[in-house]
Amino acid sequence: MTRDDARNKIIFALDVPGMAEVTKWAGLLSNKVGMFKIGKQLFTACGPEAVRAIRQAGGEVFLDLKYHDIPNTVAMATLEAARLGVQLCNLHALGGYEMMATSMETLRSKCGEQRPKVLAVTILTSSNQETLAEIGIETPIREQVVRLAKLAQRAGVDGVVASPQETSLIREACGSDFLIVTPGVRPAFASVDDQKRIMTPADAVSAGADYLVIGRPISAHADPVQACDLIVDEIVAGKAGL
Ligand SMILES: O=c1ccn([C@@H]2O[C@H](COP(=O)(O)O)[C@@H](O)[C@H]2O)c(=O)[nH]1
Repeated sequence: MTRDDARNKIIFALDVPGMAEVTKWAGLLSNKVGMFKIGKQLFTACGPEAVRAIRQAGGEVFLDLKYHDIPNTVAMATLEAARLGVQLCNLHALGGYEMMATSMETLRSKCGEQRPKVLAVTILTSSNQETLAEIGIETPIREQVVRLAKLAQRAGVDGVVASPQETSLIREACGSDFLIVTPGVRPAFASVDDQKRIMTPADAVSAGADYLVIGRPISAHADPVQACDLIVDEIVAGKAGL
């Protein structure tokens, strides 16, 4: 894999509180990552302005708002995400088939080919088997993730957000055209934080991930540009990271 291919796989989680930070990180990392992820913190603070700033700087955007509501509400929210011109957006697979299928039908009928790819969040990477037990899910986590991935695929969704630990199982179940985006990525130099189902960048790519979402391992590093370069080095070197 070339360095450009590896770089394009990195989605930087822009988990920041304001527009000053957006400008700072976009300037610093535009040539170091393939896409910027705008999630709940930044979107709640700044709204569509944050998306427009990245788009105007020539960056691609994954709008990570993880919609989970009644089918009509999620379909209309997804349509607004498409109107913002983002490349990726997402909803929770736990919202069920009707919610996902209604969103996809709405996007296809209103936007045609000019629509973002939609991802279904399976089980959050900060969850483990105990977390699921707390909410009454006793199914083994890998089985539950594959079940949700297959449901999302049947509903016409383009791919999933899942832990790299489940990537190879999802690939096997859903095929090579189904997008797999993995947070829960931790290079050896980074702390685990609140993530529970993690893998290194090289292992995540070897397992078949299309994109890696990486936030704090880059943003909390003393030299974020060097952190990106180290991650790219590791992906290019392959599974052993050597
Ligand atoms: O299952 C999920 C879904 C989304 N996320 C998001 O990814 C980033 C990860 O950031 P790190 O700093 O690399 O932990 C963050 O924005 C989450 O909201 C996830 O972690 N897990």
